[in-house]
Amino acid sequence: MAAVGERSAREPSPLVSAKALVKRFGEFEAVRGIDVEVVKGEAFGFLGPNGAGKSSAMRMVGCVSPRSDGDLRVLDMDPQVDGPSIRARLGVVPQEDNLDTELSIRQNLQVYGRYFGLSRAHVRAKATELMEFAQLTERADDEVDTLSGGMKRRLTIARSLVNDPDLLLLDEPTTGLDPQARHLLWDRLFRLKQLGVTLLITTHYMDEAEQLCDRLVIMDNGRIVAEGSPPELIACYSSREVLELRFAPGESGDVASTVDGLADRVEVLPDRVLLYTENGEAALSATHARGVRPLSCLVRRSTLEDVFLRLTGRTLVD
Ligand SMILES: Nc1ncnc2c1ncn2[C@@H]1O[C@H](COP(=O)(O)OP(=O)(O)OP(=O)(O)O)[C@@H](O)[C@H]1O
Repeated sequence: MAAVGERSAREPSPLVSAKALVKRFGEFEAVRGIDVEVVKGEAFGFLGPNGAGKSSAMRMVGCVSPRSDGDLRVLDMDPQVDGPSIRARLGVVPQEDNLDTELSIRQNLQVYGRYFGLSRAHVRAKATELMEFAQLTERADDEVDTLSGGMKRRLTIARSLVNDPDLLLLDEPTTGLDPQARHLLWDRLFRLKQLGVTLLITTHYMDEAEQLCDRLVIMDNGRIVAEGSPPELIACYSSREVLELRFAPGESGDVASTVDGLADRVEVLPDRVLLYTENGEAALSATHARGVRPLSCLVRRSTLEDVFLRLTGRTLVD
């Protein structure tokens, strides 16, 4: 992929640098003063529930929505001044696929490439390379209308790479896909990481963030509530293991006092009690000894979902 412009020898400038960045819609603040730095070669994530402000932040980085306040630099340029120059070096995968549905896969890639002013010969070769990457070669001449949701997403990603972008923006890349299609897509995004492409991803799936992101910010109500790598965040805000006890809806509250003292922290949800502990099996034996009889129980490792619950008191995906 194309190299990023010159950097100082000691510290390369970040590809994205936001300071106290704000997005307002009328009186409403969708993004409330966030600080973010994305450096070359990393996969950086915005993780948060619907409405957290992830897409609004992403759209400012993508130079399609002006900032309301604060500072923003993208590829060392100002989106308000250099929008077209920045956009020429970005790849964008929007939340909704916006492919030309009546064109074939190959034609979609070639037409898009021509928008960037690339030569016919270059675009033809690039389309072949990208179809190979997206595992779509066998369907090259099929119309987009005939493709599955997963194939359309892979084509949208392939299309976003046509200009060898310095930074790839992916807004909710796997929303609406079945598990198999998601895994295939993740596999392709891993490949891009290996190739050194810098990724900026928004997602409300904690497993996606955990799988793909080297570093991420957790967003809630327009603010960043935590920042770090997935293991760092889990180590900082959760325990090694979680004992999850399931109950009929509304019956978990009665258990809270019974399990008191058996874990470092206890969270009570309507249908579940979560015990945060270094040793889930020991906690499980202890709850049995106290006569707790859940519908089912599970000892698992902590995830970013637990981090989010700790920080906001809510679950990420309801
Ligand atoms: N053009 C707009 N005008 C008014 N309010 C908006 C506009 N765009 C977004 N919002 C509001 O800003 C808040 C943040 O929306 P945003 O789309 O950035 O969230 P998100 O975290 O990306 O969630 P989602 O996954 O649902 O897109 C929401 O409350 C949304 O209703």
